[in-house]
Amino acid sequence: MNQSIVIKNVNIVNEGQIKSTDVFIQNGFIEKIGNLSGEITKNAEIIDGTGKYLFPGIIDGQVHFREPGLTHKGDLRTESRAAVSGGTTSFIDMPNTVPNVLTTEIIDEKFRIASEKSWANYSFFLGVNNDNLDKVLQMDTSQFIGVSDDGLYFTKKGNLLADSPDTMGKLFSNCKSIIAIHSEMEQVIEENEEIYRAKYGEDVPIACHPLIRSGEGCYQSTKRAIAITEKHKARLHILHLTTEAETHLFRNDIPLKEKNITTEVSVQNLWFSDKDYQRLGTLIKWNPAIKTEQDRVGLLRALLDDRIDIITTDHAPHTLEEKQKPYFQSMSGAPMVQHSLYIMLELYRQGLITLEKIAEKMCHNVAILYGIEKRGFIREGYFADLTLVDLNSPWTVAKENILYKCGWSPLEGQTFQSKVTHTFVNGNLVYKNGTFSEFIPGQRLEFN
Ligand SMILES: O=C1C[C@@H](C(=O)O)NC(=O)N1
Repeated sequence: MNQSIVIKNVNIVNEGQIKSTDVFIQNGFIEKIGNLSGEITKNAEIIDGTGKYLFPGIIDGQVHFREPGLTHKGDLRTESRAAVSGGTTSFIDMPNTVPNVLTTEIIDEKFRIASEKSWANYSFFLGVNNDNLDKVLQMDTSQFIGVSDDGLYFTKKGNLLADSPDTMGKLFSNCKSIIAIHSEMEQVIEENEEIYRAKYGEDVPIACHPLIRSGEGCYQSTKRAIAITEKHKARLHILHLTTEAETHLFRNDIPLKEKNITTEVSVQNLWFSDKDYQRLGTLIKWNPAIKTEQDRVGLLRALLDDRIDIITTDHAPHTLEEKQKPYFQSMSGAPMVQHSLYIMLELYRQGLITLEKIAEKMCHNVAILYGIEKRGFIREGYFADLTLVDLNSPWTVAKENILYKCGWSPLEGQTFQSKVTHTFVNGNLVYKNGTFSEFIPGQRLEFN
């Protein structure tokens, strides 16, 4: 359904600058940027961007959209629809679906389902664990965005990738693609669980979560992963950092393109801290756990000084019933993909980050880090994945406007000052002021 569209007099937030200009979209791509008039705009739909801000579409580097196998929590259609309403136009999905994504057949099946159901552009991590490691090492992994162990907790003690130096050594010395790790030491967690179970039984107070899944467990794991990476000259990406201490293990004195060790923070770790456990209970139970206020501030600082490279969500929907159980039974993770840009824009309003930095960490750097072709920037010849934002349009998160299949958010009751008014995916205006277009599937992300 590609239209010709001109967004007039808009402030484009791109590559470290904010510039007022016009943007011409045609045949799925950004055709021209500049002051446009006459012939070029004659047959185009005009959108007045006066006073608004145009970002490259957000690329979320870490989501769990739950399909196949866990579709009572979310699916590729519902969660990608929620994503585009919040300005996210591309996503990378993790391998802990059912079945786990441990073979090329399953990853191909996910691509097939996404091509029929996803509103946004997509790619998938191949899962890696002890069971498929030898096979993965024989595959041409250049066809995948990367390999990851995130959420693959089904094997027993010591078998988690990030907890098994032998497995890691084997993988890191052979794998050519990016290896994205969930970095917590299972052994530390299990020891802490025993201590707290002995004290409280099954119903451990949620405030103990960051003491069980402790900062020390994260730090030790990340430190070890970095040492193994350096030994084998591999390509490591540490997923969702949660502690200030870990941020000091990363460098900011080399350009992102040249880094072989990168990392990210998920928005909830810039927003919530341990002071929120009392109010929100297990709703904000995540793995790794949300830590202290000092960690939250330290993560933001590391984001601003480029030790942290990108912002993701780790969007991980579960039903309310699955969440509201005693500590050991309650699921970890919460939905976030619809609200990630709003959180960052609120931090901008609090004077904690610039709009340019938001575009860098949520768009440009994700494209650079994963080598995503022609997305993540507002440039002529690039895909027209664009998000138009009104910075002065307050609204409140409530059940009626939550689009996740699970139907809840830990942000309910939160008022945000900014609103996404238009989202373009591949040049199609798919979302406008609360209304969606007819369904137009997103595209498979290509890599360079
Ligand atoms: O790594 C993960 C996995 C995720 C999930 O629910 O899939 N939930 C989490 O809290 N962390």
